[in-house]
Amino acid sequence: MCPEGMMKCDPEAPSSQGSVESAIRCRDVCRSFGKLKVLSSLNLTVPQGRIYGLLGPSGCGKTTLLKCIVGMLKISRGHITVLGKPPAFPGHEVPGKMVGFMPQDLALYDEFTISDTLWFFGRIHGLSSKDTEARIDFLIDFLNLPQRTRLVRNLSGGQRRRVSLGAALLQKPQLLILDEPTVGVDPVLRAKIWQHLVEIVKGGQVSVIITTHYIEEARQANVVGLMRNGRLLAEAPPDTVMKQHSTATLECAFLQLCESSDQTLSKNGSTPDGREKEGSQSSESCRDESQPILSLGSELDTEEPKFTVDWKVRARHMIPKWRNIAALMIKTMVRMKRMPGFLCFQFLLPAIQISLMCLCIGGDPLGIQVAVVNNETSQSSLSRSLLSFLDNTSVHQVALSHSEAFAGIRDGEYWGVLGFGKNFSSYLMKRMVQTRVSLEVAEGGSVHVWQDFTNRQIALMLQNKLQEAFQAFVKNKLGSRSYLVSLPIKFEEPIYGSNSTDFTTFVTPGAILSITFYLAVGLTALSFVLERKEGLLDRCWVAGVSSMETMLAHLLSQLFVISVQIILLLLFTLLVFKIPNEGSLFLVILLIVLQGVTGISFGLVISAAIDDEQSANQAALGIFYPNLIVSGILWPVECIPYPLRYISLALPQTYASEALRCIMYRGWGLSHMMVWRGFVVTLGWNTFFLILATVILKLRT
Ligand SMILES: Nc1ncnc2c1ncn2[C@@H]1O[C@H](COP(=O)(O)OP(=O)(O)OP(=O)(O)O)[C@@H](O)[C@H]1O
Repeated sequence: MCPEGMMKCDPEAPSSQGSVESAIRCRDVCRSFGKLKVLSSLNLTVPQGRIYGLLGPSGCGKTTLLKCIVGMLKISRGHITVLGKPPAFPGHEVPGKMVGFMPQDLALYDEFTISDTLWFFGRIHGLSSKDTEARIDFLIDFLNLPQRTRLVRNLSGGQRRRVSLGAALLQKPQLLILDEPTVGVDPVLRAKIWQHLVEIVKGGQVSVIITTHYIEEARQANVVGLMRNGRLLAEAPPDTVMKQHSTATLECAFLQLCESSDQTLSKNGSTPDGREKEGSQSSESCRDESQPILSLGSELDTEEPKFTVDWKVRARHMIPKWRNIAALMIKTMVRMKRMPGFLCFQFLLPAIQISLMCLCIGGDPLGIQVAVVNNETSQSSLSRSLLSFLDNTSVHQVALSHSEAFAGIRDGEYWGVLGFGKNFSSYLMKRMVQTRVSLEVAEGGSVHVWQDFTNRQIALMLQNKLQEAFQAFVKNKLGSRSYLVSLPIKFEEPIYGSNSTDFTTFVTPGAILSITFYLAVGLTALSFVLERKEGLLDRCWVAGVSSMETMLAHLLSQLFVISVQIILLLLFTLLVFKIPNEGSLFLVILLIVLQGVTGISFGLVISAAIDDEQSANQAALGIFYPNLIVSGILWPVECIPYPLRYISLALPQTYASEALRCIMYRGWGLSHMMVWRGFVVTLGWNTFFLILATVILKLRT
């Protein structure tokens, strides 16, 4: 029978497993982290409608056991049933609505108000607006919470703890799991929390398991389990434990139990701290020690119950729930709303980055100092005329003597020296009108240039400016006959692009993709790593949100951010900096969005594999520069030597940048291999990253 006002009972729950009287049954449970065995053949029974105080010193494995009970961690041996079925069993609402979980770290969103927090969990549990409002009113009164509009970050430690408890109680769960709710709490509040718990279980419909290492406070529990080194030393009502050991306090009884346990362990040859390394104990001895010295009943039915599941239920269980995705997306939007400055920064950052790139990279250097040694004195000389065609904004001419000019270039004051012989004008005229001239005339009629080539860009710019000046000079002097002194190579109008195409034009498509990709990587990795560190991901998971739903919700919210970023990015690129786009704007946007999604997927891989934000940042930064350099974004991929070129071509942005250049500058569509290849590679990486993130998450459970 379902208790009134509680969750609906699952009609598919097996009736023969004897779980009616026990809310939780753990039998022969083992769990290790690497070689450290944290839970050793542990047996525990939480009776229905009772408070179970799980006691034990720090590090004895209480949190690990609770995580196993809610299905957050898999057990390596034994079996657990929670409210009739194993945790995370398809179709079972543990994790989910049946269980209220208050983790040890408070796991609350700082930017939320009390009301936002409770609404968030209400949405996840599928409560109607009316029910949620009613529960919020009740909990604010019941837990003596401050005004519902107060931000969590402005609450005191005790108030936060009560909000966290409220979030666990919100949906009237059948099972309440509280991990050290009283740690760091003043005695008055501690007494209040216990008083609340006693009230909650009064009807016999709600069961509570609460961990604490303040042993004495658990005298208010109906049953206590005394845990040490991953084992349960005793499980009985507090009075029975004390009576059995003839002690006045639970603490003394616990000490006696520890001593007896140590004696048993030393007989069996275990390590002094009582923990065993994985595989160091035979299953026989493991089973012996698993029997608590004092237990609720003599019959510990260790036989594993069998559960079957209909494929339809399994399929329904696998399909992401829109309700959870919507709740998570609303959560992200509320958080964004509470951080408008950060949101604007997020939106504008790509546009700022691309603007800086267009302003600072690829343009002509300005005001380059060049020394001019002119041995012609006449004002009407051709040397002066030629110099007048030199672009004054880029090249600043300084007239000097031969010795001063060379001393200056050696001292780094000038980037070049232009030398004109004293007969430059007459020799140049001869060169231009006569077909056969002597070497002396050719030399004397040339501008001699000495350059500082330590800065290639400036040196090439100077050469380019001199050639442009000479062409303008010749055109001015010879008019239609200027072709006589031109090179016998004629550059016609380019098929694609224009003669004035600069380096900025080459870099921009790759830079757009790289900026979008890395911002998505950074934001995703940081948000997930921080949420996991603060216990928020775990808390949502216990509330019934699957990893897949978390990922999808993040993807959809991030897509909104990426869309705004891309609109601003393209507005600046195309309209302000006039980077040409000859192709389909739709394809341009699609490719950038897909690269953003690939960035999100890569961010998920980082956050799945790495636990702290510093290492996640280092991983993202460590990959940023090599990828930027090797992807052919800054310099043509054709310059990369083999076999590094193969690596370059396999990276997510190499073919994608090429595809974007082809769309924007050649106007190509998906029928061209160089375009569709960019899309295929992007989608391939996307899929690979998503699979990798899922596998890592699964392996780490
Ligand atoms: N993810 C993990 N990886 C490796 N070791 C872990 C991990 N989680 C817990 N442990 C180890 O397992 C042991 C039990 O930890 P657990 O958090 O369950 O203890 P606890 O009894 O809840 O302690 P406390 O009362 O201080 O919270 C500790 O030695 C801890 O270092």
